[in-house]
Order: sequence, then structure tokens, then C-alpha cells
Amino acid sequence: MTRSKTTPEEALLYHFEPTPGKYEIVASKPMATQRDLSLAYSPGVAVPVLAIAERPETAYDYTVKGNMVAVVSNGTAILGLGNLGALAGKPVMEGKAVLFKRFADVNAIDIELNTEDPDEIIKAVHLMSCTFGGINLEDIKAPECFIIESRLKEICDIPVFHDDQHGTAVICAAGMINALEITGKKIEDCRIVLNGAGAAGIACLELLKSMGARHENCIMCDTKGVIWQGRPDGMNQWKSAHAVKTDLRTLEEAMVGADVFLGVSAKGAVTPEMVRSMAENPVIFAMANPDPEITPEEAHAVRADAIVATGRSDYPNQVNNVLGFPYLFRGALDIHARAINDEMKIACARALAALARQDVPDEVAMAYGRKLSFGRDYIIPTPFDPRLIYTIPPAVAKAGMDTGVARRPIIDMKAYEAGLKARMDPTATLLQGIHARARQAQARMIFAEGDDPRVLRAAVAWQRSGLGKALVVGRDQDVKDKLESVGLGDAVRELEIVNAGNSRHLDAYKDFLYQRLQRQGHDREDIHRLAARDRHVFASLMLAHGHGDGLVTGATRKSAHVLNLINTVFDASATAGAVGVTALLHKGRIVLIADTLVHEWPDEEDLATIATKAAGVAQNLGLEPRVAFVSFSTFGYPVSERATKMHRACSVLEKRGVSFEFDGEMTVDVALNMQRMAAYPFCRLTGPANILVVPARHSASISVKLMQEMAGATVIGPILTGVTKPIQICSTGATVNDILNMAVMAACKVG
Ligand SMILES: NC(=O)C1=CN([C@@H]2O[C@H](COP(=O)(O)OP(=O)(O)OC[C@H]3O[C@@H](n4cnc5c(N)ncnc54)[C@H](OP(=O)(O)O)[C@@H]3O)[C@@H](O)[C@H]2O)C=CC1
Ligand SMILES: CC(=O)C(=O)O
Ligand SMILES: [Mg+2]
Repeated sequence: MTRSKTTPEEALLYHFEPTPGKYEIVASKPMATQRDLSLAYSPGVAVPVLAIAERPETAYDYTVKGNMVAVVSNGTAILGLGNLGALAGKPVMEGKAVLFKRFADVNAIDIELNTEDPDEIIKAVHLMSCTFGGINLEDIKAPECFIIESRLKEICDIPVFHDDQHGTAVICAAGMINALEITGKKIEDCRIVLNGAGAAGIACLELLKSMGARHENCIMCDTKGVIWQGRPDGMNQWKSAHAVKTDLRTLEEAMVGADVFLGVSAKGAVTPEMVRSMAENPVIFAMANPDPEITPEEAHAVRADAIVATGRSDYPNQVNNVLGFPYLFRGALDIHARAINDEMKIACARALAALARQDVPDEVAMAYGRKLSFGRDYIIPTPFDPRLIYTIPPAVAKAGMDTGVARRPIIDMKAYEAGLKARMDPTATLLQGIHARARQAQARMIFAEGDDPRVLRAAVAWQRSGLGKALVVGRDQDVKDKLESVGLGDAVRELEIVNAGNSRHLDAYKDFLYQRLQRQGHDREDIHRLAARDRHVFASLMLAHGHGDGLVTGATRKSAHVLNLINTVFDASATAGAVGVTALLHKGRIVLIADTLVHEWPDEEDLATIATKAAGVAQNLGLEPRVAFVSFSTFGYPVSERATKMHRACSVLEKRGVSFEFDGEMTVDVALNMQRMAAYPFCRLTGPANILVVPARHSASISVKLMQEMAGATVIGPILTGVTKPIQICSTGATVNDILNMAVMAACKVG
């Protein structure tokens, strides 16, 4: 598995750009006209007000309550970093809010309460609880968290769930069910050592005990060592409940012969010697964040027979509450639950454990760069598993319904599962899929414009995200200076800087170029200038000679200029069949537009070729292509010379006998909106088009830029296709992320 490394600078930039923080609030209703305002606010809003006053449960129908969770913290136990205060906890709580959205389409908002007084927190949360469908308490330290949660559960009529306690316990239990199955041990017989007697620790041990672990077999430790019966220091009632009669005093002593270690304490709390002293086939869940009690490398170095899990995404077996809270709340919200009870938690743990035993879809395996099958390195599903959203919430909802906490039971479970699948944003899945493929390809990516800080940042990100090797074309000192200027000075050692001065291949490149251009008016001197001084040409020559696997350029010069230079080395022209395809990602939809780069005024034959190439890109992205030839007329009306070629392109494709769906000509609304398409029952498209072949380059540019500027669509491309090697040309306005996405396209050979 490739480790992904990020630097502190990248982490800060991620949080800073393009706007500070990680989320924003978007209106879900039109808010443009006088009528909209009258409905949204006064006077229209008075009607739901009266309805809710009369029947409070209708708040679930007329407000965001039913899909809204508050992530509440006072910052007293931020990850494993300790008590850093309410405000410092905000990035974590915002992070949790976006994970709720990303993984389960739950709207969440972070609320930081600047107090350590449990009564104040209880009062504040209780007072605001009517606003929400659920409360996720987070990173509140023990023992106050126990008091706060239990009191709030008594007085609130919505789920109140301290995730560090129960989320962690649920995931830990799911992993433990599978780890013990693999080692053939029974939980009743296991000697369990838990380090960290706080929120997470006490809840984990309680759940394992409810699953059969025996009290006398479980040793709990904290900063003062073993919690033994009668210990006078650092105790509280929650720790006392787990104190055992024992002569053991230190974690080191407790670990001797232990079958299971659970760590929810702090970085580095466990030594290799402790692991060495454990029983055969030890199970080690080192769950402290961001750094575990012991790393898997260290544990495996002394005990090859260990099953090791951590809380991190960059190691196998991520035992992290991110696998639970989005789905627990999704299931609870969907039944308008009054609580998340033990049965719902256990149903979640069982469903997670069961999912890990099933065959893993390819896209999930690819995201992790290795085959995932149930075993020592795969005891728990991975957070990017797309099956989580439609397997875990139904199990939780059903358990809630069976135990009477549902205000609104789900009648049709099958329809519910289908609805859950539809909730997930396909654009996120698409990007995740191609990034996963790129990671597997491990391409040597040539970044031609090593004098541009954005390109350099993308190259560093390429390398550090484990996507492959970054080859940067540029002058050594210049690259170094520019890296320094963006705070990435140390990355210079990781990148390979290539230029005509340090390349052993310059003569071979020049010979190759001379062969291609000698009959096009270029003499040897021109060739030298092109090969040695133009980075687009030099980079293309590297690619042509196999000295890199893909090429990204275009961030500093207009794409037409760059394409001309690439054409000196490759046949990337309209006549050679090259096509530019741009992907627009917006509101959960993906639409490809073509040709956005190469053909200026295509005729019907060209249009048919463009459609075929775009269909290839769509298939490569995992989409079933449906092509619409678009114009300002639909199926021959109004009649126009400009629209006729779009119509004729269909006939060309018919003759060519292609296997994908296509039709036209039609207007964009007919192409994208099934209700509008229904007016033409003979239309051969079985769903909304996902490829729009436009009449000419200007209409392509206008549509893409309009969507980008007016609608805020995410634009990927133009993806260059129809060239023998993977080359991608980004736009001059490209951000670091855009450049990275283009490199990913090149690595996946999407074009
Ligand atoms: N992987 C996951 O999903 C999750 C991981 N965690 C991790 O668990 C850890 C604890 O979080 P949480 O329970 O919320 O925090 P709490 O503050 O509630 O509890 C921390 C506990 O850990 C103990 N502790 C701290 N350092 C050490 C040490 N070096 N050796 C032994 N015990 C130690 C404390 O001991 P004392 O009582 O003596 O002060 C306390 O009992 C964090 O690292 C957090 O990141 C938490 C939730 C989820
Ligand atoms: C994951 C988590 O909630 C924690 O480390 O606190
Ligand atoms: Mg936490």
C-alpha cells in the first residue's frame, strides 16, 4: 500500500484556500423572485410556523430539522491532542460536518461551546436541540462527557450520541468480531488490555464486555498504569467499574500474554517490547489519532503474527469512527428517531463486520492500491466503500424500528435502500475512482511547466499522494526557488528535475524531431531551439521516447499555442483524429462536452468522430455513454443549415455502426431533461444525455465557460483524446487541483 504524505503547509493551505474553512451553506429552494421571497419568508413562512406550533412533528416536513445534526464540542479532548479549547477544535468539528455530508448526505453544523462546565453544556445543547434531528457530541473529555451525554439523553427527544464513546466502540466491536474470527479465539477467553480510560476507552470495553468479554480478563490502564481495585489516584466512578483485583501495576506488565490490546490513549504509548510479550496471534488496535500508540511497521517488526489496526486512513484496517457516525445518524434520521439505542449500535457493528466478509468491488480495491479480501489486513470495510451507505443505515433503521424509537417507521425497505444509493453524489465517486486508478498505475508524470508554482505544487502533491513519480521540466535553481517561495523547499529532493542541460537524450530527441520536421521548413538550428529551449516540445519528446508515462502542460500558455508545439512531436491535430472533451460536474451530474479543443468547425464526419472519441472517454470514466448532437433546433425544426450538419452526423454514426446510444439534433434542455425529451417519443436515448456534441469550438467554449462562471460547475478538461500517448492540456486559469486532476486523467489514459 502506498502511504500518502501531506505536509503541515499543505494542511494549512487546504483549510485556507479558496475560502477559509471546509463548508458553506446553500439554499435548497429558489430565492430569486418576489414570489420566492413571499414564500420563503414573510408572509408565506407563517403557514408552516402555525402548522408546527399545532403539530410539532411536522417540523420534520417543513424545515431542515430531519436531516440536520449538530456536532457539539468544547475542545477538551481534541483527537489525541488533548484539551486545546473550543475554538481550536473547530477544524475537527467542521471536518466531521463535511464527512457527514460526504458519506451519508447528512447536513451537519459544528457548534463549539467555550466552557468546561457540564451543566452549561447540558443547558446549551438542550435549549438548541429542537433545531436538530440529532446531536453528535465530540471530543469532550472524560469523565464530564459521561455526565453530559447521559443527562442529555434523558431530557432530549432526539438522538444524542457521543461519538468518541459509542462510535469508536461500535467500529472497534466490528473489527474485533472479525479479528477474533481470523485468529480463532473466543472473546470469553481473551485477555484484553485497554490503554486509555477515557471517553473512547470505557465505551469500547463496555461494548466488548456486553459481547462476552469477561470482567476479570480485562485490564484497563490510564496515565497512572493499571486500574486495580483499591487504587487511590486518578480514579472516578467510571474507571472504578472496570477495576480488577490484580498485582499488575504497569501497562508493560499487563501486556505480557495478552491476546488483545486496545489503545485509545496517546501516540507511542506502546513499545515493541510490550508487543513482543503478547500471546500468539495478538490483536492490536492502536486507535489514538492522529498518531497511533504503535505503528503497524513497529508492531509487525516484532510480531509477524499480529493483526494490527489503527485510526488512520493510510494503513490497512482503519478502525475509526468515520465508518459509523454518518450511517448511524442516517439510519436514525430516516426514522425520525428519538434516540440511538444499544440495539442500533450493535446492528451497526454487525452490519460492518458482515460487509468486510463480502467480496470487495474493484473500485474499492483500487482506491487502496491492493486487493482487499477478508483477512488479517482487511478486517473492516474501508471508508470509501460505496456499499456502506446502502447497507448500514437500513440495519440501524430496522433495529430502531424494532425497539420502538422510530417516530416514522420505514414501510418499504427496498425503496429505502434504492433511495440511499441515489443520495450519493456520482461526481465524488467518479473523481475517487479515477484517482484510485491513477494510484494503481503509478505513472511517471511529466509536468512540463516547472517554472509555475501551481504546477510545482501539483507535482509535489502527485508524488506525496502516492500517485507516482513526478518529473518536472525546468531549471534546477528556478524550481528550487519557486518551491521555496510556496513553502515546499524540502520537496526539491523528492522531485526529479529534467531539462535539456541534464538530459542524456537530447541528441536522440533532436534526431527524432528533425526526421519529423525536415520537410516542413525546419533546419537543424530550428530543431535545436525547439527541442532544447521549448519545454512543451522537450516534454513531448520525453514522452514520445518513453521517458515518462504521461504529460501535463498548458497552465502557462494558451492551449492552442501548446497544442501547436505538441503537434511538432505527436499527431494531435483534427486531421489525425484528436479531440478535446471537457467534463462538467455540477449538482451531482456529469456531462461531457466535445470538441472543446481541437476541431474549430467540424463537419458531419468530424462530428461523428468526436462523438465516438467522447464516448470512449465516458466509458473510461465508468459512464454509459449517451450522446446528443446539440443545436438550437430539435429533430429538424426550425430548419437551418447550421443545425443540419448535427442531424447528418447521426446518419454518419449509423453507417459506422457504433455500439453506444446517440441521437440528434436537439436542444440542450431536450438532451438533459427527460420530461422535455418525452415530447419526442421516438428519441433513441434511454436516459438523459451525458455527452453533448456541440456544433463548433466557439459553442463548446461558450457553454463550458458559462457553466463555470454562472453555475459554479467543476470543469475537468479539455481531456485530449485520440493521441497515441497520454497528454493533457490544462487551462491557464487552472488551480493546483485542476492540474492534479489532469495528471490523473493522463495516468488513467482516459483520453
Ligand atoms: N480511532 C478512533 O475512531 C478514535 C480514536 N480516539 C482516540 O482515543 C484517544 C482518547 O480519546 P478520548 O477517549 O476522547 O479522550 P479522553 O480525554 O476522554 O480520555 C483519554 C484517556 O487516555 C488516557 N491517556 C492519555 N495518555 C495516555 C498514555 N500515554 N498512557 C495511558 N493512558 C493515557 C487518559 O488517562 P487519565 O485518565 O489518567 O488522564 C484518559 O483516561 C485519542 O487519541 C483519540 O484520538 C478517540 C475516538 C475515536
Ligand atoms: C476519530 C476521533 O473522533 C478522534 O480521534 O477523536
Ligand atoms: Mg473525536
